[in-house]
Amino acid sequence: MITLDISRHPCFNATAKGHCGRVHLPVAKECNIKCNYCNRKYDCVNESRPGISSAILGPEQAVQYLQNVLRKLPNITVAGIAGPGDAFANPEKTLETLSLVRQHFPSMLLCLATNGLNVEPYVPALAALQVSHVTITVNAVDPDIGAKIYRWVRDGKVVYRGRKGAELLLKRQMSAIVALKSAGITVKVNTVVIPGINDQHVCEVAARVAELGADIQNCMIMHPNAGTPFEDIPEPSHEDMKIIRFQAEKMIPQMKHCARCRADAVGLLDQDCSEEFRDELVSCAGKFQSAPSDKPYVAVATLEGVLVNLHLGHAHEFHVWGKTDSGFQLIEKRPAPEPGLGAERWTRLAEVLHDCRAVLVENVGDTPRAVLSEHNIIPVEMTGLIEMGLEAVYNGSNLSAFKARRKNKGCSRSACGDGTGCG
Ligand SMILES: C[S@@+](CC[C@H](N)C(=O)[O-])C[C@H]1O[C@@H](n2cnc3c(N)ncnc32)[C@H](O)[C@@H]1O
Ligand code: SF4
Ligand code: SF4
Repeated sequence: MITLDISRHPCFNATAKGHCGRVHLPVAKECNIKCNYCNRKYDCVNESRPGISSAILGPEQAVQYLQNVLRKLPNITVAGIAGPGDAFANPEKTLETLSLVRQHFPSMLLCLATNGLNVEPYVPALAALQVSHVTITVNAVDPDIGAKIYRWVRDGKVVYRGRKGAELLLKRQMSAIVALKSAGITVKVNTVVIPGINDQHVCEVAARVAELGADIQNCMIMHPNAGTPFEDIPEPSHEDMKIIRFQAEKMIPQMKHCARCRADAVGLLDQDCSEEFRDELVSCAGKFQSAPSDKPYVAVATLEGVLVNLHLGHAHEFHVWGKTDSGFQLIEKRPAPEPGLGAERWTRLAEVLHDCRAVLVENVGDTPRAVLSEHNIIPVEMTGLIEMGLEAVYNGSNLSAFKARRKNKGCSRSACGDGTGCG
């Protein structure tokens, strides 16, 4: 175990922010709670706000990405996981990523951000991996205020709403801070300031988390996200934030240089390079991890059997291809589930394609993408020859070139809305 220099964290040490950079590894896709200000659905390449990422990485892909980033930016001192969902909605993936990064980059500082609902059971594992910095988002220490911020809180298979959900979250957050501090981990508390909801309550949060030993608080300006219950609440003014931070500082030191980073942010805090690394990120995400042996095939949405040229929801059947010693071979054609079943249609499609590792499509909506990915069937958006797509999937080559169409959609939301109604 080597001794880490924890002063090289630009978020926790303002004097390091000019020369120490951070990279976010977007491996945490899902979330176990729903905050009324959060929208992780749409990635606009020109937008910088928390909760968005141009791609999701698996643990091995994250290491490869980090390797490539470090080659160009050797001043990166921190690898963090900041979503786009929550690191402990899928703790196995988070821990595997942290563990691989620790193995490959022993002196790298490890950092993560979480809502705190499910982190406590993993504190010993985090300490063993020398995770030095953890951020917990605490927006309220009064469950009645919390109930206005959290639409639901899911603990295992049980979903809590209203005050009950807020109470559970608060209880877990408070005990997580204590556990993290007992394990010697530096704890930052993010508090998203929401005018009319918790802006008069921030000092109470500051006092309570300071009492529990948290090291620093980051009062964040809420970004009003379109499509969320808080979309019409304006951002707090800089003057209001100054007053809030001045008051809260009497209880706990304040971080004042937060950049409200994307979940795939890279570089120095005030010189973000995520745009420059977007292709790298998408390319790493497109490289398949060791393909599971129970998924030997690749499905294709095609009109005539030569080109990938159908939207997922428009395909009445899927051509299922395999790789044999003599090259790629069409195995069979399988009918697609009928439209009109809502999200259930995509679960049925995942059953139809259960032995496929990927599906080549011209376009895919967000909901089917999420459902198929959950079943380890990767939707690959592309146009062109089926053979090219098969080559890329089976040989693990770069899929990012095929994704140009999706990327070029820019800020416009999918023509299929949230994706549920496609086809
Ligand atoms: C995207 S989250 C990921 C980590 C984790 N799920 C959490 O909430 O702490 C990272 C940070 O962004 C904050 N955040 C998300 N949406 C925001 C918004 N619309 N405005 C300001 N902060 C936001 C979260 O509260 C959290 O502190
Ligand atoms: S921005 Fe947040 S998650 Fe990323 S390195 Fe800084 S404190 Fe860690
Ligand atoms: S916990 Fe984090 S990722 Fe989940 S909804 Fe809230 S802000 Fe979004």
